[in-house]
Amino acid sequence: MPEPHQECAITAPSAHAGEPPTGAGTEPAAVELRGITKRFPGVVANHDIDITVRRGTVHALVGENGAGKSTLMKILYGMQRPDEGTITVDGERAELHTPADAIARGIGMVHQHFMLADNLTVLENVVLGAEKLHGIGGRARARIKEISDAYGLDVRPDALVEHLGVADRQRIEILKVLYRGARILILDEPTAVLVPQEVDALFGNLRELKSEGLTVIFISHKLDEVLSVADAITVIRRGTTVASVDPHEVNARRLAELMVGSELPSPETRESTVTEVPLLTVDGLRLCETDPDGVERTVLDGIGFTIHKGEILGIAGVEGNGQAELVEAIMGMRKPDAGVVTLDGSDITGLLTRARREAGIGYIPEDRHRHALLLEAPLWENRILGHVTEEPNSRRGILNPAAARKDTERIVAEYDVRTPGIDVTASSLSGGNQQKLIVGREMSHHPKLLIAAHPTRGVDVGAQAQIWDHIRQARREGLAVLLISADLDELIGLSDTLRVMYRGRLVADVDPATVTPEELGSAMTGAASGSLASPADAGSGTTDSASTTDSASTSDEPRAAEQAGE
Ligand SMILES: Nc1ncnc2c1ncn2[C@@H]1O[C@H](COP(=O)(O)OP(=O)(O)OP(=O)(O)O)[C@@H](O)[C@H]1O
Repeated sequence: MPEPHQECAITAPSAHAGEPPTGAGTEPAAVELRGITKRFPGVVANHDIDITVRRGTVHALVGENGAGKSTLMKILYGMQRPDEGTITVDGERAELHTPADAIARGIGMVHQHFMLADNLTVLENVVLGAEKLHGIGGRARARIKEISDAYGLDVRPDALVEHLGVADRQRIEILKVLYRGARILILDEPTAVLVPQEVDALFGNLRELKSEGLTVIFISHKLDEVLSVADAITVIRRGTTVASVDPHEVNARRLAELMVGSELPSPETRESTVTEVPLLTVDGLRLCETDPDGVERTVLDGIGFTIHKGEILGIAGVEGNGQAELVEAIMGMRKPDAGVVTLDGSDITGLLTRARREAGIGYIPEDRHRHALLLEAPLWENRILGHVTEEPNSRRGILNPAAARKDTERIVAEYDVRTPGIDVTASSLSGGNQQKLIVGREMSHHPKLLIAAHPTRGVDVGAQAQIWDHIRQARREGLAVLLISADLDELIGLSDTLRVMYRGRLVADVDPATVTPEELGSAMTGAASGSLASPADAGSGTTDSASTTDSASTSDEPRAAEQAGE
């Protein structure tokens, strides 16, 4: 990582933020955004934004949750119209009313949530909706091969998407936009779901793209990664460009400070609060599912562990290896075929989800839109969601909206949820602010056990540190936590005990005090390292556990189950 520098090459906010350096030639910029302003009711999402993105570069956009990054990219991709400002693409004014306009101007976007049909092949997915370009047969296949080879994407046209892991799916999405002729690619938090080795491979692809003269604009909260791959960084704070930064001249801490506009607290040192009192015990959990082809597969195979009061148990794994099903089985959302779940001495295996919550489980789900929010309801109603019978939301069985509203105001302040008020809908919050609201709600009920699936996904570094502090503080008071995360720094930094899940089984114990993200990443892809121990009490799964795998696999990567990529 670059060393901190006294005199950083940071330009103040100005009409020239992000301009090419003098002498860079007269070639038009790939994208010029000038004076972009976008207002929503009660919020100015973008205010007089100026950015110049040079052709053939990787340009990162960073900023706190709600800073306005996604809004800006939606404007560039024609999904939203700016109230003011101009867009110039390759030196020509562009009016981008729809994504089709953007695609016609050579702009493509890869969204965080992949949009691939699982039951189709790669080729079918790529040509879908673009049949006119090269047909659906040999010409299309040849073109896919050509693009794949040119940028090192390693895409196999006949593979069935449901058999592919997250990183493969992402490369298909990239190929899809290249197939449609994109020369400017927008990537929204592309590394959020990747393990370190996959991130390196993606960055290799991005370097290939830029060496061929393509331009990449990407949003990320992972500042170390931004520094390692970007040629230019624009920092957005509260809707406006505050700095244009040369990545060689700053470190991650300085970048974070530019984002938040003040100095960050130092990270806390490791402390142990683990007691000997078991809080959650999972024993011999087994879950089988029949897939659409009628084939039965074992999704959870003899899972067993104990989490004590004051302990955070982290589970690492590439998405799609059974973590989501494990969480849902513990929450009572899926019925296991075998196994017992005990909470604080009581068998809760047969309880409904609501009863489990009432017994003291807080739940931060993986998919916040499906399982944690009513997007079209106001924030204060979302504060009640899942806790309708509890104080302060209701008293002696009667709903108390005034108290719920007041407590929502408290959560908004305490968790720094950036919103014009508690009456706006959850859908109008930025992704990171939605997440802060959910974490605040779940922590407010002082659970005994917190099931936290990707608790800081999409959250900026400042808010992430705050959420970690809240969790650590509650752990000190005896909270037990089951932590599932794709963020390996988070897993290593927060967990007292760390296990690796692979193809439905717990396959290794890892010491969070010594393991590196690279070692953990290897263990997650099934390449067990010598320094990793076998799990002590991971149940009695057999070696040929019926996983989702396709034995014809040539890749090291596990075949992800259907929820990979969410
Ligand atoms: N459709 C909308 N209606 C109302 N307000 C919106 C809408 N979309 C975004 N906003 C508001 O605009 C601001 C910027 O949101 P945006 O999603 O662009 O932020 P972001 O920088 O991408 O955040 P994050 O890192 O959390 O994804 C936020 O205050 C958000 O609440």
